[in-house]
Amino acid sequence: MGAQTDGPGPDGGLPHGDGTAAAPVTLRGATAALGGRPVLRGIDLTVERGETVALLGANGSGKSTTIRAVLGQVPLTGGSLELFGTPLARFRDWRRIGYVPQRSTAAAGVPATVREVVSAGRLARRRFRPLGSADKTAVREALELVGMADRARDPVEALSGGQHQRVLIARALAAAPELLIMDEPLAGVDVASQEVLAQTLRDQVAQGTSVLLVLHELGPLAPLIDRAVVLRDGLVERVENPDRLHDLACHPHGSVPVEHTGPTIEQGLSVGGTETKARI
Ligand SMILES: Nc1ncnc2c1ncn2[C@@H]1O[C@H](COP(=O)(O)OP(=O)(O)OP(=O)(O)O)[C@@H](O)[C@H]1O
Repeated sequence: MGAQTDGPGPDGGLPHGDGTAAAPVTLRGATAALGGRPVLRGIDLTVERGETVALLGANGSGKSTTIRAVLGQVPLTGGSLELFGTPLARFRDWRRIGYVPQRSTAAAGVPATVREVVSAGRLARRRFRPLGSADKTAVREALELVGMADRARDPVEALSGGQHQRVLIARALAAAPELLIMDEPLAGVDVASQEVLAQTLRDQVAQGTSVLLVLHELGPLAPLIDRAVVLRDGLVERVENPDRLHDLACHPHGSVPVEHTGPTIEQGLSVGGTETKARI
């Protein structure tokens, strides 16, 4: 778990944290339906301050719907959601939250440059006033963090899928959020860039940022994860603790101690009890 800070944010701007211990996310008994079908059937999920929580599970288990519910994009039909201790209906401080959507939902042909897309991450902080020098610095630093500074003037349409993903991550980082929510941030990102992302996230967490992310593969993010919540068919199937994650991170090639006979974290991909992915 990263350090919890109440000091100034990384940009020297708003303090990270409000001095209280309110968890960034408290979802209790959440139910939701899409297309008339129940998709979330009673999800409990908490992200404490400074914590990094991974949501795992098979295709269609409800991971994206859960984070969209946390963002208020999918209405709950039951249960409750609090963000930073405030019920969703009264929560207004969305600039405290950064969101990296699934790549496929964000790659629509927007005629904007890389810098413009990343600058959009600062606009909510500015209440849509023109960006100041601190904003421009934050945008430049975010682009440098994801290794895209040299592409700042390029149209996003000219980027590869993985590069596009890195720009979306930079957009979220530029806002210096207290809670960073990412839906499959590693999708389409090459191994070297995954390492860069892991280091970037490590730095964010060390500054007190909380992280909730959907993953199919833990990859280089494994050592950062405090808790993995495995969903299955709209319910929490199990929660993996840090010791288990440590084993996986230390024995990535199958030498996990034999007493771990249950499904592996990566088998958040298991379907109907049938393992679809070998133990790594
Ligand atoms: N707009 C929609 N209308 C109807 N059903 C939907 C809609 N979006 C998602 N669903 C259904 O909700 C269920 C959960 O979908 P969700 O996208 O949350 O799964 P996921 O765990 O994120 O999957 P994946 O790993 O494939 O991204 C699936 O059965 C899906 O078909």
